[in-house]
Amino acid sequence: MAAADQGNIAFLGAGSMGGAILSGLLASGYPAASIRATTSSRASAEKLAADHSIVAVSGESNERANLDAAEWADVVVLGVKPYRIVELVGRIAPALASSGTLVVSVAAGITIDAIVQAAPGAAVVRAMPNTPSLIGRGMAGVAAGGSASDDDLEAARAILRSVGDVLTVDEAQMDAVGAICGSGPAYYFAFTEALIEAGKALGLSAEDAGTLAVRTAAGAGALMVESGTDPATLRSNVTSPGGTTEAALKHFGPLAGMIADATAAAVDRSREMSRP
Ligand SMILES: NC(=O)C1=CN([C@@H]2O[C@H](COP(=O)(O)OP(=O)(O)OC[C@H]3O[C@@H](n4cnc5c(N)ncnc54)[C@H](O)[C@@H]3O)[C@@H](O)[C@H]2O)C=CC1
Ligand SMILES: O=C(O)[C@@H]1CCC=N1
Repeated sequence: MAAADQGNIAFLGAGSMGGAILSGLLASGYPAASIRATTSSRASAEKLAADHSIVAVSGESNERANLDAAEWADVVVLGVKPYRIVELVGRIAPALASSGTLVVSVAAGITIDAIVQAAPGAAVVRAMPNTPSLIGRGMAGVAAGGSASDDDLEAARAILRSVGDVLTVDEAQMDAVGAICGSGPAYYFAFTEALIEAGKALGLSAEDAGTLAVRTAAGAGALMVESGTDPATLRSNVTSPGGTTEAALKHFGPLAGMIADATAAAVDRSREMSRP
């Protein structure tokens, strides 16, 4: 579903994450003429422009590219790496001051305060999306800063809703949201990689192991979403007493602790990144 018209949207940085939202937004029917992007190199900008029929400019070969895009935009999505955010926002600050332009940052660990310090008065929504946004199956958390209005929050939600689902949270919860949904796809991919390796070790061809593991992940994910049944019940439905699944799951003993440690490490890293 295309986001209701949010005006001109500029993606400053359109790599894995910014590019996924940009592509998902276009696929949902958002007009290409209302989307622009900047990337680091001229080659990546040219590729983006050719792939999507949008205006895309290199932010590194053209000093003014990010500022020009921000001046053109009603909504600026910050899609550069976290360590680049404050410098970038400082550069585009003249386009943000009292212009009503909404800033949506997807950067891990960068607080709304840090962005507002670099561009005083800017309306900022912090978001933590994930890469399945590329195919309209994203999941994102959003939090609004003091200078963002309810309409600003709704505009950011509408953009992200057109590429998936959205949950509004307090900013204090954004590190946890990142640990679950921002990084989350990587956990499922890592699990699937391990399942493929296990299938190969059991004598399946790499191709067959890949098909079986990937399609099983897709089916299990869709079943969790579409059945509305909780994961514990779905697991139990597969696990016949004394059967093969039970024999396998006995080896999952440390899984919950491992995931708790992993997500705590993601939160710690996010907090570390928020310290100037
Ligand atoms: N990759 C993911 O799954 C997720 C990433 N994020 C956040 O998204 C942000 C971007 O991460 P990725 O997409 O993974 O990185 P990436 O390296 O794929 O993308 C970064 C983009 O910034 C561009 N860029 C670099 N310097 C620039 C400049 N001076 N002007 C304009 N563009 C410039 C690059 O060309 C590239 O398009 C980070 O802040 C990260 O925390 C958030 C959620 C999930
Ligand atoms: O790994 C990262 O820092 C980014 C944020 C969440 C997913 N990727």
